[in-house]
Amino acid sequence: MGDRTTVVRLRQHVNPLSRRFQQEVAVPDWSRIYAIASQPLHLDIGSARGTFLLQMAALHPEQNFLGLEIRYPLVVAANERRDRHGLLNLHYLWGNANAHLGRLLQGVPLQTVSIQFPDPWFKRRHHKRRVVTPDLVATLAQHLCPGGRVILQSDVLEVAVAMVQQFRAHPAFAASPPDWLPQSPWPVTTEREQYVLAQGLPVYRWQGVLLRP
Ligand SMILES: C[S@@+](CC[C@H](N)C(=O)[O-])C[C@H]1O[C@@H](n2cnc3c(N)ncnc32)[C@H](O)[C@@H]1O
Repeated sequence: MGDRTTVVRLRQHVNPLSRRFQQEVAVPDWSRIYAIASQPLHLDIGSARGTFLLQMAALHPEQNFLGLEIRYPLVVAANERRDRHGLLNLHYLWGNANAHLGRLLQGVPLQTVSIQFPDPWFKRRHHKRRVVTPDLVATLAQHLCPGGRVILQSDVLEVAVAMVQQFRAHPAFAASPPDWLPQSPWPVTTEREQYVLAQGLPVYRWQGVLLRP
């Protein structure tokens, strides 16, 4: 989707465990956010500049899209860009997936979740900063609709395997199909995915389905 993107300077990684990312967030009034708040929701965790959701929202007016992003300046710029495109089924929200998700998802018709190319936090002592944790998986199991899907993508095998293990360890999720997806389930690519594919590097993709809440 070609348009000018606001240049935003910011830190490459932030620590989601730091105290300033634990403060409470206000839950939006979704009926004021989306034109049709009852539409099925796709949540993208770590939406960054939001290009993936911008394109998805334009292609699927019958769904609502929510990007959750911990770096505030990216959220502001993404919503400005959304407004320039006049999309009424798309919103970007500042928040920490590891602190705010349960509260934000109360009563929301959550159908699909994507977690794509999350920060890898390679050092062992930093693994606890990775976004996919047992708590996050349990929160998604609690709030996804039956049959709801989670799509994981990473170019780092170790990170992809660790994410998949967390979802496999939860009895409510089943892998569908059992192995890595041969290709992306989406008609558009994320920004990180474009970079990885341009380098000729592999992408590890997995889909989980919620069997029961
Ligand atoms: C490597 S980027 C990938 C961005 C995008 N998904 C893509 O594929 O191009 C990971 C994003 O997740 C965000 N992030 C990291 N931890 C988060 C958390 N706990 N809650 C929400 N966003 C988070 C980062 O700020 C960053 O924008």
